[in-house]
Amino acid sequence: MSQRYYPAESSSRGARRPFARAAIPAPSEAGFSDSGYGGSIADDMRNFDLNEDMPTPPRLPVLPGPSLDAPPNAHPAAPLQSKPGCLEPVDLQDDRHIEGRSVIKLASERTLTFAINQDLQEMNQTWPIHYPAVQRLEPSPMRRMQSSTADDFFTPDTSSHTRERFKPPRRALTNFDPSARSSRSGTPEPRLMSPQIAQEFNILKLDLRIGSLSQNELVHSLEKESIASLLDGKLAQSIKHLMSLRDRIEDTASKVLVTGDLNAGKSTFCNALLRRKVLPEDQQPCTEIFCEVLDCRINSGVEEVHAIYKGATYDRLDERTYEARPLKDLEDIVIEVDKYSSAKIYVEDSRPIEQSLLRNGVVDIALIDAPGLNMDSVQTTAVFARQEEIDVVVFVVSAENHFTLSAKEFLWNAANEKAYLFIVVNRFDNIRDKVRCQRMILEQIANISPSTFNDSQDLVHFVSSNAVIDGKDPDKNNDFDNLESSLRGFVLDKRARSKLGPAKSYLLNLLQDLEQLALINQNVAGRELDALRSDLARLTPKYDESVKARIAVSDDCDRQIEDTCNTVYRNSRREISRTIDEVDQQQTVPWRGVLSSFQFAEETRKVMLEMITRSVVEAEDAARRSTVSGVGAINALGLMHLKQEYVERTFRPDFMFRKKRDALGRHIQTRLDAFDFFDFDRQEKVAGMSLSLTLFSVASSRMFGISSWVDGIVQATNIVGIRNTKRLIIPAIIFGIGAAAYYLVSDVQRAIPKKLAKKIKRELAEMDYVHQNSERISKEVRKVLRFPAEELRSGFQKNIEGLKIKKEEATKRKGECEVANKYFGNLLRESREHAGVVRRYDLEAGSNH
Ligand SMILES: Nc1nc2c(ncn2[C@@H]2O[C@H](COP(=O)(O)OP(=O)(O)OP(=O)(O)O)[C@@H](O)[C@H]2O)c(=O)[nH]1
Repeated sequence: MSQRYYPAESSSRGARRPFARAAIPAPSEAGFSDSGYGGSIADDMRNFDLNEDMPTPPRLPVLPGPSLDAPPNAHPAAPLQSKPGCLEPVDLQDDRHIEGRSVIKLASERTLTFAINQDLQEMNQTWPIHYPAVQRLEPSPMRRMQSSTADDFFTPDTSSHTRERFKPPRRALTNFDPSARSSRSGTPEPRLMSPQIAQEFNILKLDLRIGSLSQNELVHSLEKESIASLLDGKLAQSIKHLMSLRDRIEDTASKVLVTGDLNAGKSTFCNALLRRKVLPEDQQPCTEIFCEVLDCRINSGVEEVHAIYKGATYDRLDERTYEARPLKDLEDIVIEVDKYSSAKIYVEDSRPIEQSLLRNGVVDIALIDAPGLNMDSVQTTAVFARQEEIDVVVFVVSAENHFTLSAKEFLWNAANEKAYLFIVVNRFDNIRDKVRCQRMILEQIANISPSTFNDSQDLVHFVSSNAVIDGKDPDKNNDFDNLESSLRGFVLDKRARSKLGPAKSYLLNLLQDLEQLALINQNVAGRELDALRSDLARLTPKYDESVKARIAVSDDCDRQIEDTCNTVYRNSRREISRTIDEVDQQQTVPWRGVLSSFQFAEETRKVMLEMITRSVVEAEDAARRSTVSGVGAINALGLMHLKQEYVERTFRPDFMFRKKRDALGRHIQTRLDAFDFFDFDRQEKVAGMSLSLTLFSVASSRMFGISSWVDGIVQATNIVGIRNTKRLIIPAIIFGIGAAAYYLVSDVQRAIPKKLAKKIKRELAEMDYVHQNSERISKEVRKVLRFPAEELRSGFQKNIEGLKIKKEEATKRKGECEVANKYFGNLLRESREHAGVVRRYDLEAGSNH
């Protein structure tokens, strides 16, 4: 039984999710298209359930079978089983091939499993993988050859490259400045990564081309996330290809692509190999679709053509994908390019197995006759030739025409991609000076494909295909026999190299790319980690300080507001009280006589109220000044702690006390009445004083002798006489009343202010005027001061929240970087280890060294 390992079957699983995020079914489950011999190219990724979660072990699983580290001799060669579609199991006799196949297969499986287990795609989601910016290089023909391999899987083995080429990477920048282009092309800007390294990124090289912008410029101009997403696509492609390679290694079929210039004799050459005229030959170009010739045993022994409809994916068991037609229709089919994309031609090769190419007893061979190359088709054929199913490319060139431009372009690419490239120089019978022709063609081959030239004995053949079937000219047949034997040798004997070589190259290239990516990203993660650590070392104390400062500053603000308001209240109260107390002491209303005393009283009342109102306004002005300095103090706190983050609002003191003006005049009634004109208190005092004097004199006369007081009266009565005394009493009383009246009238000017002030004070006291106003003023001050205080608090809040977010982000990012750093460190180590194992296997020697 062949050994298969599909990650979906693994029993253990690790903490991380798989690279591919996909369940990877066995080829048969995945709906691989039937390429005749049960070929194994997956139709597309639709065949995979991309969402299905698949357990995979975090580390390399222990594969059943021999260990890669053990010598290959110790590997029991796994007997191969036929794939679906094969008639019988193929018994591979070539031990060396089996050995090599086994080793590379295991290495491939391990690398696949390794790549899957790396969760690289998942890592790419959480930590967008950094891709190096590359420098523009002017392409030389050979460089162009290399760069054309960006997308492919058959690049040469670059295992011998030294590790010194890895230098600290440069992170792909996201800003693209077109003006910088000229400077870039002039003096190379400092790069942390050498252009050579970037050139050597091949499997994971991104195909960036928009207009005239180079890859370098695009890597610079694209967002890191966009690059990561492009890379994600590359990783998915790579996984798909790895699976396809693994299946290809398992596949016992070999495909030989015959291509070349128009009318070079490709179809004739194929017919010569089959020793039978199967494919249409014509003097004018006729083959316009790919024709694959296979052993008819695969098709239940029926010889026929399956003309595959355009856009359909061939399935031999589904007749909707093709039209089954007899072999004789082939001439029509090969030109029906609008209807068919390609054709599968099932033919009987009844020759003995040592002669038959299709039935050789070793591997199932399919021969593919490609349309002639021209400028339009060269790319299509190049893509076709690049398929991993193609083991050997036979390039047919007409000895008369040599290599055309399209031929050279194709060969440059193919020579780089395929382990073996056969060049068949056909129509050699038409050449007169054969030696000269041979020399000229070999010179050209030396330029185009040095490796083919070096092996030209086996790989370059000068033949006349049209003479083979006829068998007229034995010399010409000898040439062809040599070619056939070399071809059989490569396809059958050296299959290990022709078939496993691409797998080895691909694995090494992929591992090298992974190693490079790992190195770059480990470095980037390490540097980001250092930066984040120092950010956090700066942010944490800043955050703690900010929290402390917020509490202290908030208290300072409250204290500032409280102090200002209390001072304002006290000052207002003092000033207003003083004014009220002294309101009757400043007389400014002129006295215009008793007759105008009412007017005098009215004006005096008005003046008094005005004085009190003015004192309130002055208290408000003083409060404004205090508020200005309070606002200033709070702003100073804000600027000191928050610096430019503090938004200082414009304060307009004149807007204060606008709404609640003191309306004293409206509130104080203070009506005048008759008593306001006389100060009875004072009259009573005067009367009281005279009474006291009287009583005093009476008392003192009593003390000093009542007899003298009586004596005095008697003496006066005696002098004036009793009658006269009676007569004097009435005028005296009238005089007294008059004097009293006079006194009262003359006291009006003094009495009015006094009485009014008393009355006003009483009313103001009743309405608690002083307190009400002082409180109103201080409340307004508090209201105003709260604005900057709130501004300051919210500034602090914002600052703290900003610092908190930064701190949390930095902590989160630090965690991601730590994971990435560790992850890429492991990836780097394991990529190198795996590359070492694969590299040690020598396909020529068929063993591990
Ligand atoms: N003299 C000579 N003629 C040949 C040889 N091989 C092929 N031809 C002739 O060259 C012509 C073209 O041969 P094809 O095999 O159709 O060429 P092709 O490359 O398949 O043509 P397209 O695929 O249509 O481009 C035919 O007339 C062949 O008979 C040869 O070795 N010598």
